[in-house]
Amino acid sequence: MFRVLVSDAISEEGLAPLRTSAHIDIVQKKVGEVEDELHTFDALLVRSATKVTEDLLEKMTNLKIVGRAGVGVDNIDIDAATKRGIVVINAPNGNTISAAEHTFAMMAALVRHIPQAHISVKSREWNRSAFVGKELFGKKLGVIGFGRIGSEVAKRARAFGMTVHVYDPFLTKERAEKLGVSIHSLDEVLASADIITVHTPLTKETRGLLGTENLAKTKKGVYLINCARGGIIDEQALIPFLESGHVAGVALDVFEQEPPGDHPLLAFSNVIATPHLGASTVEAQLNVATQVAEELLHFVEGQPVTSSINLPALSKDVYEKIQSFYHLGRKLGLIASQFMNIPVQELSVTYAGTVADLETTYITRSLLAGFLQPRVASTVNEVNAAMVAKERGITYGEKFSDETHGYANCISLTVHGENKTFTIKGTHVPNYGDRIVHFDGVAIDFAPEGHLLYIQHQDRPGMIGKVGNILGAHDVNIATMQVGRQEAGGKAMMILSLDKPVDDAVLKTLAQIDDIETVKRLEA
Ligand SMILES: NC(=O)C1=CN([C@@H]2O[C@H](COP(=O)(O)OP(=O)(O)OC[C@H]3O[C@@H](n4cnc5c(N)ncnc54)[C@H](O)[C@@H]3O)[C@@H](O)[C@H]2O)C=CC1
Ligand SMILES: O=C(O)CCC(=O)C(=O)O
Repeated sequence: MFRVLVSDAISEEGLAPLRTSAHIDIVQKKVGEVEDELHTFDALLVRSATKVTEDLLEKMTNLKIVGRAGVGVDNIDIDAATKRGIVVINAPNGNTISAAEHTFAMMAALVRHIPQAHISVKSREWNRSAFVGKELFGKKLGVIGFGRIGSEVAKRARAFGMTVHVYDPFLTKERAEKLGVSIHSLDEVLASADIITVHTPLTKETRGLLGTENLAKTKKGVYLINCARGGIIDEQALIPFLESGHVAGVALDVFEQEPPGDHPLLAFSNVIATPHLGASTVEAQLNVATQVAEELLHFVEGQPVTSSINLPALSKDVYEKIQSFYHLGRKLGLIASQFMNIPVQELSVTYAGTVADLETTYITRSLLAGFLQPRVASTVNEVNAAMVAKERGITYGEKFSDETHGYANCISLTVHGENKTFTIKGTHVPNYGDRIVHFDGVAIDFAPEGHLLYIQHQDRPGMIGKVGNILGAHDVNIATMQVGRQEAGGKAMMILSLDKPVDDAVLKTLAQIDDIETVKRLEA
């Protein structure tokens, strides 16, 4: 059973695809309510309330995937998840429209004092002169962060007759032109905008982006909106700008700490706020829950996930094409690691033939994971392979070549150790399987499956018989045996596939045969 902990309020209807599977058990409880069972869950689904910290991941020892029913993943320790090989997925566009509409509603409410006027009328007042506002028409809107939400806000602003100035270091001129906005430096946006709205993720770079220094560059009388993440506008830095009247008003949907409690900003009558409602619509909640549930189902079924934060995105089509090579890569890495059971510094992977035209990053990650797995106690997979390699000082690189050795495709792995280099090459034959076609300088042909025995010896008559006799005497059945040699009478090797692994005593006996130089057990 694949156990899923849903620890935040996620749309029931959106979770429906998960309930169709007989293999999935859904538990809807807060983390604190299932402390004793945390180690039993395979998946965790959250919104923004649950903080997926390193400490929590430490307790969830069986966790394979974290799903965020929303965009921002700043409540998830991505590095800690990646280190543990845990896939993190989100629902990147399910709440875009809702967040953009909320931003626009906040903008209109801010410049027309709607919340303050509402409270006044509810208090049985009728004070029309206290709430004279400003038009949006003809004003300059500064948008910082022009991704999905920023661009939807801009479309609405243009429909209201506003001019849109954008700062986003990753925005292309073509896209800006298409959406009728102009690209500017941050300083230009700060200096020109009547209203500034932020739509970046919260990162090391964007935390405090609007702090004392940048707030001082804004126009006197500017309005500010943060419907992205608390902390992009520095809350403490805002206070003197509100006190002096430099900032005319602020709309906040998000806070550095949520809930903000008795926050000094809330005492200002020109600060309006909502409790992180950007995505709180029926439509957005259904969209994000459905997206994340469908992705989770793909994961459970071994299909590719397309919205992973810590894995390269793969379409189903691409995944199907690379699947066979992905397995071959893992086997090449696994066998090479056992053969080169010494410290290594570098792995070099070369792709040739049809495989060279595919998305090789994924295959390389799989190969790397196969290589690292016998060397580390924890799980290594394509999520954390690069990180684990870095921690262990192992570098890796990809190359492409035309040298297919006569096969339609060929993956070659060269492992560089201190005084030794080892190369293994494999190919995938459709409807037949994976074959290792080159092993440590010798052309050979064997399937990388099960319990393998590698024997390196001098090419002499009678070697096969001697090995067969010893294995037979120890009740070890040989399933297949492949032999190869560099030249007649020179370096030769046997690769045997056995029905059960041989023990150390048998290895020792084999190693004592004259002309046998090396005997190694390899598991694939
Ligand atoms: N209030 C709410 O309920 C919701 C808040 N959000 C938040 O809205 C924000 C934006 O979401 P999306 O538009 O979906 O993300 P997105 O990833 O589509 O767009 C983010 C944009 O920010 C830009 N960016 C990154 N670093 C930047 C920097 N230093 N300066 C300027 N631009 C930078 C990126 O190039 C990108 O275009 C996120 O923080 C997300 O968590 C999203 C949904 C609901
Ligand atoms: O789950 C929510 O309501 C918050 C949505 C949000 O902030 C996001 O998707 O980044």
